[in-house]
Amino acid sequence: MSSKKVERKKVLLMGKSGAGKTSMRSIIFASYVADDVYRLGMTMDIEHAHVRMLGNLVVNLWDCGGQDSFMDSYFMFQKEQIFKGCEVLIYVIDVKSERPEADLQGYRDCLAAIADYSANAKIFVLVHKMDLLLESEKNAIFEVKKKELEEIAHTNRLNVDIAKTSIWDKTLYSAWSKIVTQLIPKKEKFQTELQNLAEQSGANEVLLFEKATMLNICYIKNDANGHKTEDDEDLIAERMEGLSHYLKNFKLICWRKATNFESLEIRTSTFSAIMQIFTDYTCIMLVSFNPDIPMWNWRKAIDRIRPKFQKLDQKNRRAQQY
Ligand SMILES: Nc1nc2c(ncn2[C@@H]2O[C@H](COP(=O)(O)OP(=O)(O)OP(=O)(O)O)[C@@H](O)[C@H]2O)c(=O)[nH]1
Repeated sequence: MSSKKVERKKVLLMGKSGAGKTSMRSIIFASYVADDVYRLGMTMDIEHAHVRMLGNLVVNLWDCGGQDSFMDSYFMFQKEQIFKGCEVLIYVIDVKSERPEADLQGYRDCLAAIADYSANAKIFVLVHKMDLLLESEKNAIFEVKKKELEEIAHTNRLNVDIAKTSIWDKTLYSAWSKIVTQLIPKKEKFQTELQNLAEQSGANEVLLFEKATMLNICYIKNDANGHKTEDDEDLIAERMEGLSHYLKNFKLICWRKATNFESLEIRTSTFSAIMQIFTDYTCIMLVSFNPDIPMWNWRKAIDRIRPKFQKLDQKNRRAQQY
């Protein structure tokens, strides 16, 4: 595929040394498990990772080593090169950092640079290593941190999306799912097609996952009468976190057993679910609270809609050539 057909999006991953940037990148994009990340070394300068998603989207992830000497150099000599043309900035803060003031200063510098060079970039702040806090203090400490981070953003006239994360639980998937969804072009079209599929197939839920990361990128829910419904956002996020986490682990187990994941069908006394590789870059899942729903019908419905998704992708690619 020629490079002009591809839409490249620059994503900056920044934060002080030891905040956990490379660990999370390795878990989300390189299929590491949390137990493996201790093997990772310090990031020297900037590491570039190119991740292809949904056929025509390539995420250029710049993992910027956070040692003081590198950070100084970014702001003194490489500011334009790093911050120009950036679609998303992710700033990672270690919630138990021994140098919280230095972390905040790094954050201030990043926001000022992004305001100068990519004012429209979407900004995510991950308050990371939440597992190091006691369960009873997590929410209170997070809220204080969040307020402080928002105030700094507002002084730069920027909005930030702040989430708490840890590599030791599922929160990482939820935060990254939001980040990746932000990058997908024309996602409303996916949404419309999947809503049609839900209505035609009688599924209560239709979910689309990016295949490499198993991050959820689209979620449709219909009630028993086939009407679109909306659940509490936190509840949905919690379920998606769980699903992404378990599906990714299941995929890893398949790899270790030298077999490829193709499809999965579950029928219990209260629900039915089917999960299939959908296109080259996605997996699809249908769920019904009717345990007797005929699976063959769903398989057919998925096969019918698949070419549309491939076409959508080709349309996107053609549009980008002109
Ligand atoms: N407890 C805990 N430790 C974490 C978490 N995420 C990362 N770590 C640990 O934090 C340390 C530093 O992680 P890295 O991912 O190398 O940090 P970095 O931000 O990439 O650091 P630089 O490469 O120097 O910029 C490692 O020992 C990780 O195992 C987390 O969620 N919880």
